[in-house]
Amino acid sequence: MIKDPEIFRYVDIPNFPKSTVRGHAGRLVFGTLKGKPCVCMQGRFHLYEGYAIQKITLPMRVFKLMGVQTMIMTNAAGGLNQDFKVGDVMIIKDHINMPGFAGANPLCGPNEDRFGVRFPCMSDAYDRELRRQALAVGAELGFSDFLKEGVYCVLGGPSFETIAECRMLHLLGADAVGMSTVHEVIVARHAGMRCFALSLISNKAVMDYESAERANHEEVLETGRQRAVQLEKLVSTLVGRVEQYNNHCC
Ligand SMILES: O=P(O)(O)O[C@H]1O[C@H](CO)[C@@H](O)[C@H]1O
Ligand SMILES: Nc1nc2[nH]cnc2c(=O)[nH]1
Repeated sequence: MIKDPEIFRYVDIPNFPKSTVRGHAGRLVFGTLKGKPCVCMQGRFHLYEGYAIQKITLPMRVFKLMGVQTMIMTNAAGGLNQDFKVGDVMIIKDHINMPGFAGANPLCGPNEDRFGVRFPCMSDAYDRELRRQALAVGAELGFSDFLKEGVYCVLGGPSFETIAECRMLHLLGADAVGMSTVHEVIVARHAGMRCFALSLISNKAVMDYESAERANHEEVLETGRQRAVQLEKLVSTLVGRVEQYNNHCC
């Protein structure tokens, strides 16, 4: 997907966290995509790996200092919306930062004024124009049947949710639940980077006490493999259309 790649292993980058999750390769890949200079993370960091929340989001600030303007994120998530099917791709239009309700926000601590303001706005976290373009690209590629929009809720993990928790999150307005992305978005938006994010619905959240289904990481990885080609096509076509962007968060 990336042309002329130059690859750096996280373990070789001073102070960079290390990937510990199966399926997360732990490499930064620099190169071009559709002629645009890009850096890709092959593997991200999560609260459940035991990292401080500021460490999880350190790459966002590194990218900002490198001149990155637009962040495109993907994740795997459990589907809470009863209209979603396994394999659907949800464009994230908003998030619920559940750990944030208990004070776990990556911007806690002294504000880094060189990146952004003390109290950044989050009502525009997921760029409206990129979402519109992604829906248009999805329609052109014939992906409309499985392309959805919705609200992503982050939890700390690593245990998957109980049935009661899934029911509660659904009632609160979440369409999908996962363990990533939101902290990165908060730090990227604080620094004025434009954000776009996709959730691959890798499993259905279990909402029924009679159900025999069980969330598991193997299903998550397998759904990822099955949709990989289409996700690559969607993201690369979108990147080809992204315009230069120089917003600074208010
Ligand atoms: O959000 P990503 O890292 O895509 O992966 C999701 O899938 C893993 C659980 O199977 C968790 O890491 C969860 O956050
Ligand atoms: N929390 C959570 N994260 C996931 N990542 C992939 N599927 C799920 C899920 O069902 N719940």
